[in-house]
Amino acid sequence: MTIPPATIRFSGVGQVFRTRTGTVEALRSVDMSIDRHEFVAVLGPSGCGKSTLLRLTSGLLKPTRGTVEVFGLEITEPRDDIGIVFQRPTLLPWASIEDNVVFPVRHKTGRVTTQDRETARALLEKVSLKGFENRLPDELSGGMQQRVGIARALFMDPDILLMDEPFSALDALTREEMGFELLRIWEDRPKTVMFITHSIGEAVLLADRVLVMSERPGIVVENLKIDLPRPRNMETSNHKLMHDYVGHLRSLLLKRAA
Ligand SMILES: Nc1ncnc2c1ncn2[C@@H]1O[C@H](COP(=O)(O)OP(=O)(O)OP(=O)(O)O)[C@@H](O)[C@H]1O
Repeated sequence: MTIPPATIRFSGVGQVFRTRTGTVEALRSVDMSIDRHEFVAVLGPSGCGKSTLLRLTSGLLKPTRGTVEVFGLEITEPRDDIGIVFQRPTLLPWASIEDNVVFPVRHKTGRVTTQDRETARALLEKVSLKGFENRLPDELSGGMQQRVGIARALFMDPDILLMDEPFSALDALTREEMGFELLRIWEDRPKTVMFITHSIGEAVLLADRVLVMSERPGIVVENLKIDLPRPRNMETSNHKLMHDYVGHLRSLLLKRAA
């Protein structure tokens, strides 16, 4: 039996940024892989290189050292089959919410079909924005705009979904609901997910595996498989293992911060 290649693979990846005053070593030597359709959450202190990890995977950034492979090929430029949700949604301010969601297809093919518009409306409904299709981004709250960004990232039904603290602008309840909605979408249309978060509970609740990064320069210091049953829901928060995982990760992060 041949083993299928990992969807995402980092081998000895280092990233050094040049700044006006010198250099910043964001990542030291990252070795990690994410399997096809696996949901991996990444935790780590602020500034440890989590967003850098995501930008390297997206092909928006080239590593200073080592290689980043996607589907077995070194990534050198952005790909259509990767959807990205950034910390801030960066919507087109003059375009309606629906036009923002269909933007990827307009950008790619220059035209938008009736089917595309239906897909966009269904996605907007999934992220609880039904009725806001014709509004402008400025008319929506920050959290609502972030949900538009999520719908836009899902629009092309990408194989890989990269999410950089996608729910940080949402209130606690919406955040939890969006997490479960994301899991439903992921279970319905499986995808390989790299999910960056500062919330230990969110990482454990959503992911198959949690990677913990050290303080800068970042390396992976923990690789924790989460054996909570799926589908996950509100009940999962009360699962005994949930407390064990959260406790373990919390003490790891606290110990490293001390
Ligand atoms: N383009 C850049 N030029 C210079 N330095 C950069 C650049 N991008 C990131 N850095 C630096 O690299 C380090 C890692 O940044 P990164 O955004 O990856 O961290 P992070 O873990 O995502 O942080 P946070 O959790 O606060 O969002 C930081 O010190 C940051 O200042």
